[in-house]
Amino acid sequence: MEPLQPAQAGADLSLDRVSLGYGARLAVQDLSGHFARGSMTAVIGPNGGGKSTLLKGLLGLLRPLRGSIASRHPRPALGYLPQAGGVDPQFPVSVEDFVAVGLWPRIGAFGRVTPPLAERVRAAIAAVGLQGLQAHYIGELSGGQFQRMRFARLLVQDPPVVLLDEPLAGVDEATAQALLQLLQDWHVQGKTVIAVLHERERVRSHFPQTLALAGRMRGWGETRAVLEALEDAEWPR
Ligand SMILES: Nc1ncnc2c1ncn2[C@@H]1O[C@H](COP(=O)(O)OP(=O)(O)OP(=O)(O)O)[C@@H](O)[C@H]1O
Repeated sequence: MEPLQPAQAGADLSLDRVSLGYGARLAVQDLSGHFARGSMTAVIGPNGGGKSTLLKGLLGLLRPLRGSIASRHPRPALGYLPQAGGVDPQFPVSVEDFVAVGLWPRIGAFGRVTPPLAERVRAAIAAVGLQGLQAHYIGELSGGQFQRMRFARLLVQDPPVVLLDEPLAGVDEATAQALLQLLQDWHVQGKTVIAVLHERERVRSHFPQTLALAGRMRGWGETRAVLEALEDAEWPR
């Protein structure tokens, strides 16, 4: 990724006529715009619309086929919550050790977890409502608890920009509310939050900005205006 140009001051991530895809197959075409520092944006659109692909492009995991993406922060500094399913819940690791991986960008995989860092891990586990479960194996958690634990790892990492791919998919309502509150807290702290979401009401109530993507950009700006302009066919309820 390229460093941001002075003209893009105020942006954390900036796209200039970006196309992303796999081989010859384009998933995102000709996307330009920027995510302002401290903005909170929902990325919405139909299945296969290119939302996950866009996140991978922003993270530098996928190189643009055309155009360029600039980031204010080096890639390891970006926080990323991929779609759930990548982690084998039977892997014999404790909640505490799973969450402590969020320290790696700071101390490396083999760095010493000092008492203040251990306290940071404990505090993150408590902040997502999993206090008392730190010594449990991750396989003992319910689906909602598992997603809370993944958020705790991000809390420990404390990145300036957080990209989340369907963070509320499949979780119970109490967990969804708790996780939305954490997103809101990050926003209030001035972090840049970018989340792929499907639920229209949640986008409306929690995300000031929306990027609608169906292969091409269908809208990007204030949530109310973007949602009003969308055809229902592109926005499954
Ligand atoms: N690894 C891959 N190799 C080839 N094609 C892919 C790959 N990942 C995604 N695609 C294709 O790229 C297009 C966009 O997929 P993407 O997962 O980005 O969409 P999405 O909007 O996140 O969809 P969903 O809401 O279903 O998660 C789809 O046509 C998909 O089949």
